[in-house]
Amino acid sequence: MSIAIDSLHFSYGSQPVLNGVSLTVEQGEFVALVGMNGCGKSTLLRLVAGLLTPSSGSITLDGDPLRSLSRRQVARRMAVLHQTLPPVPGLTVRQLVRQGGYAHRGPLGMLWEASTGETDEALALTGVAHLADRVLDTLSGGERQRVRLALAVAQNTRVLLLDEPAAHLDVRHQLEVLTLVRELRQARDLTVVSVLHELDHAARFAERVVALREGVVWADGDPREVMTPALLAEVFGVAGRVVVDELHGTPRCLPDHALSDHSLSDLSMGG
Ligand SMILES: Nc1ncnc2c1ncn2[C@@H]1O[C@H](COP(=O)(O)OP(=O)(O)OP(=O)(O)O)[C@@H](O)[C@H]1O
Repeated sequence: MSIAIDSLHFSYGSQPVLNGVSLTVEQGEFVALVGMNGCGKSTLLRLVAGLLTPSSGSITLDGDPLRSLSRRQVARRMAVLHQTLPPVPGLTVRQLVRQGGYAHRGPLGMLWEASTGETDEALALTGVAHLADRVLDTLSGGERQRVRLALAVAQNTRVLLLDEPAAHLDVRHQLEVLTLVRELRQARDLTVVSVLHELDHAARFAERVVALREGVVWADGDPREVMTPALLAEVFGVAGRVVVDELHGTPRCLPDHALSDHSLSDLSMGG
């Protein structure tokens, strides 16, 4: 499923966040969204998921305007990796993953429910089958993160929108989760758009990196072309080097120091 975003503007009250984002994600792509804290990555994902309404601009899914689709229709096409799990006392992992739509929307607004097979497959794929009968609020941060992914996988959609899938995970589990996302994408021919803070993960796991700055797409392309010292300076405000990881053939960023406010304003004036 392809996603086309055209001239998207969005503000929270009087605070503009997105100032004309245009981006097309083709069926089957794995796109990493990167940028400084607060630049609007999560907001963009929430707009694409239909959880926020743009001030102007358009989003289409396979050519269908997002605003013409019901929440239920959107939920059949796109799964979102939620930042939090529902605070339902006593809810077990299996209950959550099976009744994810129920848990997130309440009984009258149920968007989807996984079958037993989908639930078991999602629990197994994300490595949380052994936690199936545990109550959510007894899980560690890393376990909860994997359960969040299981919830998205169980929705069985063609698009996965992930907001920091590797957050709270130790280095081994970071690699496992990102490898899993990459494998799922291949096995199910998924389109994946993921916020990734770790640039080395973006370079290694995504085939395309989209960097946001000042509410627009500042850079967009193959990580081997986009990941440069100029990107580190302009998008992240750091001086650094970019080397090639010989084993994977992907760039690795070596940030050296934060740029001064003076250097940053020079970069801003220079575009
Ligand atoms: N519900 C909200 N109400 C008001 N302002 C918000 C809200 N959510 C986010 N913002 C603000 O909008 C801006 C963009 O936030 P967003 O969460 O999209 O950024 P982000 O790039 O995902 O950040 P991070 O890397 O820190 O997760 C920030 O300045 C944030 O404070």
